[in-house]
Amino acid sequence: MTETKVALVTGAGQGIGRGLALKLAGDGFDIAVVDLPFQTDKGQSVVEEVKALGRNALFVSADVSKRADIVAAVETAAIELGSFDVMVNNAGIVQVKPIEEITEEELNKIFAINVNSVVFGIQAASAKFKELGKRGKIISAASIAAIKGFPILGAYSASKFAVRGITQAAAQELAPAGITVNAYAPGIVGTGMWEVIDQRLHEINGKPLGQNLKENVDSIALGRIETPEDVAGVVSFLASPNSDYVTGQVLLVDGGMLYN
Ligand SMILES: NC(=O)C1=CN([C@@H]2O[C@H](COP(=O)(O)OP(=O)(O)OC[C@H]3O[C@@H](n4cnc5c(N)ncnc54)[C@H](O)[C@@H]3O)[C@@H](O)[C@H]2O)C=CC1
Ligand SMILES: CC(=O)C(C)=O
Repeated sequence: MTETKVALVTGAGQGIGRGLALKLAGDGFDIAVVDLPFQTDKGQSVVEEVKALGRNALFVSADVSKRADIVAAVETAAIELGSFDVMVNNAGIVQVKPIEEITEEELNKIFAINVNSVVFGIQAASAKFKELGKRGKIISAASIAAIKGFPILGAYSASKFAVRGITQAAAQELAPAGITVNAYAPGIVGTGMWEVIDQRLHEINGKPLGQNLKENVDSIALGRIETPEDVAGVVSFLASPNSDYVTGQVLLVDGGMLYN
């Protein structure tokens, strides 16, 4: 009998998170699809897609900016799916605003969703791994904006730099328990998030809708927009035994935009 392996993916109702859920299901993981309550229908569709791949799945509604929600989601995944092996802190939001206009409320919101959630996710997952005696893997969403600050994405860039810092620190703290902590740094991915960015940039700089997206895509060495599947290839590696000797890293998967 093969051992059950369970991965939890936050923000898995759409976009990159959905792509990660399907890829990890293809890799043999049962999947906890986590997203906000208003995404329940989309989340249930992802659950059905995972089941069509022959894996078990369930939707768990949670707001990742709330610690109790994340702890409860991890608990539900472990109990209902029978194990807990990989935590993917993928959920995030973007804000597209000049730095001089960002409000205190907006700053608190983006840090609560993009940063606090990653700390809570690391806390909840490491506690569960230790309880189950697992050498688990924690994987979080960074961005090219975690490596270089982007204008008009100042608060977003700051939040993703924070994810990089937390990843490096947590990797060192959790290494003695055999838990690895890494992050993926996508570039320009064709999801709902870039629809928001393109719309807001259009409102700010007056370029026609689609133009800001096109200019960014034109700067990608590999010459095309990134897909959730492109990101999923890297996350699949980080979730697999092939990455057992990799920790504290932020892996760029951007088609050639930034170079380290
Ligand atoms: N789209 C892009 O070009 C890039 C995206 N990323 C990062 O990848 C991650 C996923 O992004 P996309 O799929 O593109 O975005 P998206 O906007 O298409 O999907 C984000 C998902 O997160 C969920 N979510 C938002 N707030 C939440 C909360 N408080 N609790 C639970 N779920 C919540 C949304 O409901 C949605 O399903 C984000 O962390 C983003 O910052 C990083 C680099 C590039
Ligand atoms: C959404 C995002 O991370 C960028 C840099 O476009």
